[in-house]
Amino acid sequence: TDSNVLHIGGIFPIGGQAGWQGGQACMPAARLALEDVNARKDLLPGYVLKLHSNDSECEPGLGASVMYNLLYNEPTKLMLLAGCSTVCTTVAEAAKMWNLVVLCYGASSPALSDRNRFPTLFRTHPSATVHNPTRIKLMKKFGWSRVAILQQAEEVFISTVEDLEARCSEAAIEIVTRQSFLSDPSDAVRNLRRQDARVIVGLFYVVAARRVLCELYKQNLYGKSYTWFFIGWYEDNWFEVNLDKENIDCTVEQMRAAAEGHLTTEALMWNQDEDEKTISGMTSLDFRKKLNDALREEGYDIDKNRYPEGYQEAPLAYDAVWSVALAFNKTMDRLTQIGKSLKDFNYNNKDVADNIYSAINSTQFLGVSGIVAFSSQGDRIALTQIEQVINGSYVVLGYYDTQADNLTWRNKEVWIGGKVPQDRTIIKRAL
Ligand SMILES: CC1(C)CO[C@@H](CC(=O)O)CN1
Repeated sequence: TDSNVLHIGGIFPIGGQAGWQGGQACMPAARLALEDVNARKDLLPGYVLKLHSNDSECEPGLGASVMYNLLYNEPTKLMLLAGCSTVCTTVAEAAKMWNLVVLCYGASSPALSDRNRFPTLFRTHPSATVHNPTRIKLMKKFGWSRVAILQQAEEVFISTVEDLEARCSEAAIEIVTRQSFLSDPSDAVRNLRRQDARVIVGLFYVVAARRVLCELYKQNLYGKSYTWFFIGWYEDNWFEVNLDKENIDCTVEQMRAAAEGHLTTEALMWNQDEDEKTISGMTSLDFRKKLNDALREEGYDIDKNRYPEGYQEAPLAYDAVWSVALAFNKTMDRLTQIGKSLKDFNYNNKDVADNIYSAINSTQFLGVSGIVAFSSQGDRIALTQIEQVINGSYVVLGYYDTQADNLTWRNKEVWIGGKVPQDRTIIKRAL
């Protein structure tokens, strides 16, 4: 019977070309979590959690129609899982009309950290602004108080830069110039040189990053006198591939020369300690093996590095389902005390909805993506990782815990000129 089934909706970006098709790995990860949660006798005793899902193609319009189909067809859904930033924006803005909590496992847009527009949104994927405290921490560590910004004109980078500017002024770090470009970075790079920018934070998608790197080579804005911060979630060999396909006018050697020494920041999505048992009983390494098996069954040739999109974010989807199960478990106990049940939810009874909201809001557990906890804006609290390209490969330099202001540093950085690059031209006075 349906009386012991708790239903949730899932909107995954699988097909299409727009944005991020991370549902390809995130839906299998969510299904693994459903199996694991339903196998636990101590979780939702007497109930089964069921996921009803469909493909949004990372298109907000299609995502909206998937949501309406989920909500206008029986059975009642108690919560919605969703992927891309664009789809989460649309779904989370509408979901409040159905008193539904929305859990986003693949949305990085800083605009989503807005409780007025998205009162019931939570995300296990950290906001792109999670990089900014780490960038500031490194600027202070190396004594850089004069920096520049080069960004692609995309919403996610525009709002990330706004947050970075605010944090720089709090930290008394001067932003000498902020250059943006749509697709051709050459003028923006020329302006960086004109302003004698030496420490530059670069914010762009990976295709634009290859264009920028080739332009830096051509304009000689790289090497021992420059420090570049790039985003850390591009594939490891991003600066050596697709050069012909994307008409990049530089050789692999030239791209490597320009890339040498740059720093990256990224949010950690896999629990670092591979031996640490998480709430499911698995370590993050166990999860990786289980996910790889599930993906092989779907036909991905993992052993030939043929990974589906969203592999990196799969732990976020797995932990999102655990967040739902733990929240429902907490809510059931509370509702029983007032003679109610989750099965009473009908999109209109706010008392049940408020119970679900406060249960998810107080989530705190160790998942395969690390400690899962949310800020008051529903943002994922996450660690960041710092890397540097040394002899053409990324080396982990350290980790930063923003909440604790704790930088774990491994002293592995290498500076091309043998010393920390300056943030400005130093005029040597003739003695
Ligand atoms: C780190 C990345 C690639 C950032 O974009 C997210 C997708 C989105 O924000 O739409 C997925 N994870």
